[in-house]
Amino acid sequence: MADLDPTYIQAPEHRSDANVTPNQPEEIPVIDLSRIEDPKDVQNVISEIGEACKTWGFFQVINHGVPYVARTRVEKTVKTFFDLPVEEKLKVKRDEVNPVGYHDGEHTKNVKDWKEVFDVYFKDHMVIPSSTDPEDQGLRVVHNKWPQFPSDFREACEEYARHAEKLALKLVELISLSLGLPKERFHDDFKEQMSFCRINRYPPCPRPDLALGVGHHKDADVLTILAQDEVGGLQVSRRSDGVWFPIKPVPNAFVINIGNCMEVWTNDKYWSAEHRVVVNSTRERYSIPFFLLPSHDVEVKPLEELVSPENPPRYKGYKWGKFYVTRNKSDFQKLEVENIQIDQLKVVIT
Ligand SMILES: O=C(O)CCC(=O)C(=O)O
Ligand SMILES: [Fe+2]
Repeated sequence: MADLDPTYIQAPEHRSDANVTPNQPEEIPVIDLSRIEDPKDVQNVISEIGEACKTWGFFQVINHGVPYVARTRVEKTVKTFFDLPVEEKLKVKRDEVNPVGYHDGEHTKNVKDWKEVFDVYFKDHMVIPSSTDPEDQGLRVVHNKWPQFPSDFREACEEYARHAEKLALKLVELISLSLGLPKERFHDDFKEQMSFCRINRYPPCPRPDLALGVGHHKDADVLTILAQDEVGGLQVSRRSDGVWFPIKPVPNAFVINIGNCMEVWTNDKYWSAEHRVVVNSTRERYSIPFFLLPSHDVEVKPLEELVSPENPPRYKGYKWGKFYVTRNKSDFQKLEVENIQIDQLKVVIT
């Protein structure tokens, strides 16, 4: 049997064969977004989105308005980049000061992921907190790193990110309506959004039984728009019992998942599901998530409209930017403790 570097080995309860029930008929909803143009159907779509956010925290969308050519262009271009020799890729290596670019040693919950990534900020200059020290209120502007080759890498990524952001904000409006709130309810939260795109490449793995492409985690963002290729491997943990379900690749669909911010804003009505990526021994896999992040100064706490004496706030509020930079510290190194998670901000309700 092939050897595996021990830093990749998951604990037995987190390996790909744990807590999986084969041949489950239950499917994560696939929603046709073109139906919102039909005044007779739009309300049904909003209800279906609300239901999916509650029961799964995941759904897929088709006929979403993102041009097929923009998606296929970025998919092709990033593959050309990842096929370069590693010395070339390391020229645009990410570091702790400017956490964008290429990286091949990411950890999720202190176990190394079987993947390489390239991160691109949504805008070429992004305002983020300057340090993880809560006393330090400073901000800094960070910039993208772009490889010289392939020459259209930057243009393809920027074009794709613009489309993904548009879809993400549209979905936030629909989610807002599904909560009985005005569709503009969250508009102000994205004025200086810290959103970014990540390109994930999962190489074939000699021991898919021991390692994972991404270990189990919840996304910290508002919502994620994910383009996955046809290989498959993404799994979601069902809210009701934690059993893992595959998110089957649907051609030209996007997988949408709710992140921590939306879960906190809705006081747990909507669910930010644990998910993970299983790898395989023969095929590489690509995925491109767009993480919709609020502005650094947004206070994330349960919305006043959604709490009441019967449904008191379940979370202490947190300043988005500080939370985010603190949480991401452990992406670069194995820390002695698990990085901060929103559950640590839960209020104990008696
Ligand atoms: O590759 C995937 O399908 C999901 C990746 C993911 O969950 C992440 O990057 O946060
Ligand atoms: Fe994720």
